[in-house]
Amino acid sequence: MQLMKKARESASFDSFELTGLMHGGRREDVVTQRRAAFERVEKVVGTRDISKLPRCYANLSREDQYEEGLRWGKAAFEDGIKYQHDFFASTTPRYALANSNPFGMNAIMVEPTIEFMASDDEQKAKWLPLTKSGKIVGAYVQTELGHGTFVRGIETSATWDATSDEFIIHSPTISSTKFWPGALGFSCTHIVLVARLLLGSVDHGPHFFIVQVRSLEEGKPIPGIKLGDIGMKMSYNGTCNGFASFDKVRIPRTNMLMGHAKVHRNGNYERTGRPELAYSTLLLVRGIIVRGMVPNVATIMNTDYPLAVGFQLAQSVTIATRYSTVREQGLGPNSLGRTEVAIMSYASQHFRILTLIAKSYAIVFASKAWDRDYEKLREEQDTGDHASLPYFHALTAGLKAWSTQTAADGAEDARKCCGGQGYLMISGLPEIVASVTATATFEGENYVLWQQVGRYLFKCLDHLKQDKPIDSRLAYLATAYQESLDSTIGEFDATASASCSAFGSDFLQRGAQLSIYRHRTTRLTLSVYEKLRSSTKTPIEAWNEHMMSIISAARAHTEYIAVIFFTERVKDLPASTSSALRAVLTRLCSLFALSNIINPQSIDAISFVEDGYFSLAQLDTIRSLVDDLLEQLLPDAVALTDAWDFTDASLCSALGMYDGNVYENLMRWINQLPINKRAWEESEGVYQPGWKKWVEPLLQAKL
Ligand SMILES: Cc1cc2nc3c(=O)[nH]c(=O)nc-3n(C[C@H](O)[C@H](O)[C@H](O)COP(=O)(O)OP(=O)(O)OC[C@H]3O[C@@H](n4cnc5c(N)ncnc54)[C@H](O)[C@@H]3O)c2cc1C
Repeated sequence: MQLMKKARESASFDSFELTGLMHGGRREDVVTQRRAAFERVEKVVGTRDISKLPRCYANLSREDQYEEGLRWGKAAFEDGIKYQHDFFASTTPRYALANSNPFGMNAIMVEPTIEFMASDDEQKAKWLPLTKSGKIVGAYVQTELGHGTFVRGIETSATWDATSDEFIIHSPTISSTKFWPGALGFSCTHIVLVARLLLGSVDHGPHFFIVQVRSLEEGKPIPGIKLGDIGMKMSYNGTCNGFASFDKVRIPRTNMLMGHAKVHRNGNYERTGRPELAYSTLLLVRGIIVRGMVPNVATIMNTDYPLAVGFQLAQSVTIATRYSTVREQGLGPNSLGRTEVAIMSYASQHFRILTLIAKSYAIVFASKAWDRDYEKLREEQDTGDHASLPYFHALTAGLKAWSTQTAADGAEDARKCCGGQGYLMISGLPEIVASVTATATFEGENYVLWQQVGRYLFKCLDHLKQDKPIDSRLAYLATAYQESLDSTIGEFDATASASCSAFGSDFLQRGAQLSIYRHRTTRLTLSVYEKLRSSTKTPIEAWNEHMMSIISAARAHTEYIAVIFFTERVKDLPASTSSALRAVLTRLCSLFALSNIINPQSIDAISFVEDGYFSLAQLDTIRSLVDDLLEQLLPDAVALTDAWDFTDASLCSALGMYDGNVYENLMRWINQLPINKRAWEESEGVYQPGWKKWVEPLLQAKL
């Protein structure tokens, strides 16, 4: 505890100032309101007293875990309604995404879908008050056993019956069984169903329908619908991800969400609005994953919320930072050979933890820029201008893939930073790692999303070739394209080489950092574009052949955007920001930009160097600047994680509590484990079922 106290005292800035910047924007009361909401909910669910072993670590069966999820979910949902806040609308009180909570689907998926896909105020007025007040519990039901990524392949059908003016919902095959949706197993009463619309002999493909699946009184499935749980998962066991099959179930025609396509009483099909708008839900939900909060104008304008996967990475690195500050191991540097040192003193630990802290902040700041751009998009769309949609779609796809992969890899490394203790469930880390990993899969599998980013970049290049304008935010690509044009043949030369012009402390400048990332993305994008263009294969074959290069280019573009967003944020901090906090964030931003280049764990770091852009001397300079930044940031490590303002209950970790009293906290929980209590209290330290049935017979057998 003394070590933790010392580490806090060494900070060069006030961590609460940073808390305000992240959670409250210019309104400190948001921080206070959040704290009060966490306190209330933690008291209701009984985790506020952290001396007690949290129930989730006490031998929970599948059924117990689900009930635990219901208990948490209800407390959080009710608190939001009673105290008029949305702190738990898209993340749980433990900072997992809200789809891990059985009551979380309403806000995170169902309401945005109705908002964007319902035809008119009548449909919205019917369903939204019911979901918002918890009168119905929703699920978003798209994925089937046979089809996830390829939504157009789904088989569940909605056939219009002219006589009764109803749709008949049917699952024709086993592979058409709906499979995975959160809350579907035993919690939801109504679902937003994605099914093929069949009108006579015409198949109009996937459309959205609202279907009641259980009675509101007794909870029994509606006749013709089979519902169940899909079993234990790596995480998400507090909710009932489920399956559903339909045997000719009838719903009124008006339960189709008709915002973008209508089926009239006479069976006529009419497309209304722009089909691209159907993407809005998808964009929104992907954005929530990145930013962790359901956006509405008020929250975007007044508060700055960090994001879901950024939160989860930050939680894991908070635990790892606190543990590394107090865990002493070995006679390392500065020990003078007498006393053991905190593991944070080891350069590898120091590097891993500080670079993870930098990444968690990079995700937060990227989310804030996403908010700004999303708001702009909505304003434009309100005036009928949809020109930015392709840019925004690519931005969201890229940020979703980048942030979820960064958070999942980072959380796992933070877990490893805690050695064996990090492998304990009661460290809190395995649950965070397992739950953040899921985000790479849903709402667009990451490798599929990278391709969507690539496709957008190549479309921009097609436009440039045809002298058509592209989105102004992609001006860098236009410039690179122009610069790479070979004047003799009028074509671009993707092989043209360039070298980095920065030296020494230049690398700490925003301009130099941006030009490194810009060079990498343009080189990769232009070169794979050229390969696709000149291929003699069919477009689909060529795409598959060069897929890994396409993904490299897309990731490089997104990392460039992330550096732009982080550096922009630091440059444009509110005028009231103290110079101490400015200095820390500037260092953190440089650490993020530079360490990605030389981090042995960076994905695709080879693409920074493979064209000889850097000399060895420049790479050495970058390494030594990173070392300097690490040294300068070390005293601030604990304060940078304190600034997230996580409660001990939300971390749910015996290793990561605020007080740093790790060994006592750990043993206090271990002493309460049911297996230990049973042995100690019932049979003097013998766990009888194990001993009698297995150990004793083994000892007595003559093998
Ligand atoms: C925790 C969790 C919660 C979920 N909640 C919901 C929910 O509420 N509602 C719902 O409807 N669904 C939900 N899902 C399902 C989720 O949306 C799907 O798992 C996701 O869309 C991926 O589809 P899939 O599982 O069929 O994987 P697949 O599409 O089979 O992908 C498997 C592999 O194939 C690769 N692949 C597939 N297509 C391509 C391609 N074109 N190019 C290159 N590679 C490709 C992928 O990269 C991946 O590596 C949830 C899933 C999880 C894990």
